[in-house]
Parts: sequence; C-alpha cells; structure tokens
Amino acid sequence: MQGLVTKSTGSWYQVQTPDGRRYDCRIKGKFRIKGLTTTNPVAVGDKVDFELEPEQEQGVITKLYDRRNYIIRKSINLSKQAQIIAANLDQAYLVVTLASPRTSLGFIDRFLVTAEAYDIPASLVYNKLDMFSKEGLEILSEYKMVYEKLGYPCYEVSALKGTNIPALKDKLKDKITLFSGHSGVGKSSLMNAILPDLDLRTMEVSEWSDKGMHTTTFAEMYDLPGGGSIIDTPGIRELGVIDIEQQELSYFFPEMRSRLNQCRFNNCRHINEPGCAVLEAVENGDIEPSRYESYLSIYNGNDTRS
Ligand SMILES: Nc1nc2c(ncn2[C@@H]2O[C@H](COP(=O)(O)OP(=O)(O)OP(=O)(O)O)[C@@H](O)[C@H]2O)c(=O)[nH]1
Ligand SMILES: [Zn+2]
Repeated sequence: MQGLVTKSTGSWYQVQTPDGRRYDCRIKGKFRIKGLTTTNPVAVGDKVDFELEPEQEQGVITKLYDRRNYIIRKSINLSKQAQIIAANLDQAYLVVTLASPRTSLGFIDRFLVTAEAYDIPASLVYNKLDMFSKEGLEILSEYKMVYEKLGYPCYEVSALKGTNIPALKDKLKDKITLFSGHSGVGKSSLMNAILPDLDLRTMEVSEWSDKGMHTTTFAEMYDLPGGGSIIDTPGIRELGVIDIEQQELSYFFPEMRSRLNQCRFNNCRHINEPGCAVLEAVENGDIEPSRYESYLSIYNGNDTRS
C-alpha cells in the first residue's frame, strides 16, 4: 500500500493511506540518502510503500519515494549527522511576536535563509495582534514592509481573538505547510484556532504510549478540514542551516542575490571589498541594516537564537 507519513518518533511511523486510515509502521532495511547521514531515514511528509504484517494492524515500510524537498535539524554534537524534520513541503510559516516574547530579527532572518536554501516559500505570521498599542502597530507595519518587499508574505493575526484567522486558513488550503516558532509566540494557540478538532492529538499520543511506543515526536501532520495539512514541530526551536558555504550565503538573501553580478570581484564576500554592490546598497539604504547584520552574523557562524 502507498501512504503518507503523518507522524514519527524515530522508531515508529504513522502512515496514512488515501482513504484516511492511519497505520503504525516500522522500517525494514536501510534507506540511504546520498551525501547525508541522518538519524531518522523517514520523516513526516514522506511518501512510502508499506506492507501490513499478517493479522496485524501494523506494518513495515518497504519503500521511500524521492523527496521534492526536506528540512533538517543539525544534531547537537559535532558529527555530520542530521535529523530530517519533514519532507515535501509547499510552504513554511514562522510564527513571530513583537513583544512577550519578542522574536529577534536575527532569528527571523535565519529562518528565511534556511527556507531559501531548501527552496521552500516562507511567510511570517505576526501573532498577538490584540496586544498592540498604536506605536506597536506602526512598528509592525514597518517590519511587514521590509519583509514583504523581499517577497515574504506577512500576516497579522490574533489567535486569542480569532482576528484574521479565516484569511490565514485560505492561504493554507490544499498546501502542506510547516509551522515553526519560538516557544511562547502562540503557535499552539494558533494551531488550535486553525484546527477546531485538535484535541484529537492528545488522545492519539496516549494511545501510542499504551502501545509502549516512546512518544517524543519530531513532527506531526494534521489534515485541514477543507484540504491541505499543517505540520507542527513540537520542541524544535530552529531549523538547521547546514551545507551552506560562506560563499553561497548571499545567494539566500534575495536583496543580495539580485545584486551579486554587480560586485567588482566575482568572489566578493560583501564584507569590505571595494566596488561591492551589496555594501553600496547597505550604505544608501536599499538594503536594510538589520538584514545585512544577519548576513554577517550567519557568515561568521554566530548563533542568533536569542
Ligand atoms: N494576547 C494574546 N495572547 C496569546 C495569543 N496567542 C497565544 N497567546 C498566549 O501566549 C502564551 C503562549 O501561547 P502558546 O500557544 O502556548 O505558545 P506556543 O508558541 O505554542 O509555546 P509553547 O507551548 O511553549 O511551544 C499563552 O499564554 C497564550 O494564551 C494572542 O493572539 N494574543
Ligand atoms: Zn559584494
């Protein structure tokens, strides 16, 4: 049978067939991806073949189909190992807040660079709109302008009050969307507002523990009532930017990418080179200083997680 992986614990995978049934499956044999050593070979969003074990409700995954794209998380140790979080995404949404807690611009830019590197369209969802003062709303519209100009759609919502949730739902229709965000930005509240029957989740989790499966999920997919699905990544703070060479980094900033062929040197690092079109654009205000700071920070390998 063919199915879609909707949940993964690293040893168990939940696979959904086109008729909507879900089966718990294990993996048999080895699945290797060229050039990438991963701790989990199959991830949420993967299309697989599986066979049910005789007289059992559980199955064995026998084939993994090619991925359109995938996102990974670096392992904590220094080995080259990575964990695949999700595969075959149509878009990635980062939930952010301007206050309580404030999502830093460095964090946002890092997320956007990662999405560019994986070739996944990214959007920003500003939550807790109900908390904004008049000045706050002005700052918000400035932020939105910066990112929208770069081609990243921005939405302002209140999960608490339900503001602009129907418009957001429209954008999710028939797409597979990854939701990401710092702890406390209201990602869970937002998902509850989008998926009215999310209470199902807690039930499923306890069912899994009854079977003695360990229930630390990397990611989980939920179907939207009107078509499409969203992928939640509980406990994952940041997507890993691995495999980006320093020389490639500017390519993942759209405002730099469009100027790269105007630099005097074709191996320009855009740091202090004469005739650098990027530096020139920063100086005359065509590139946002905060974006350039993020470039330098990622270039120098600094952690911008705060
Ligand atoms: N005022 C306001 N508060 C909100 C809104 N959305 C969420 N909150 C509050 O923000 C806090 C964090 O919300 P959660 O939904 O738990 O946030 P989360 O991002 O899932 O965070 P973790 O559960 O830590 O991963 C809670 O106290 C929510 O009630 C909103 O739109 N407006
Ligand atoms: Zn340059």
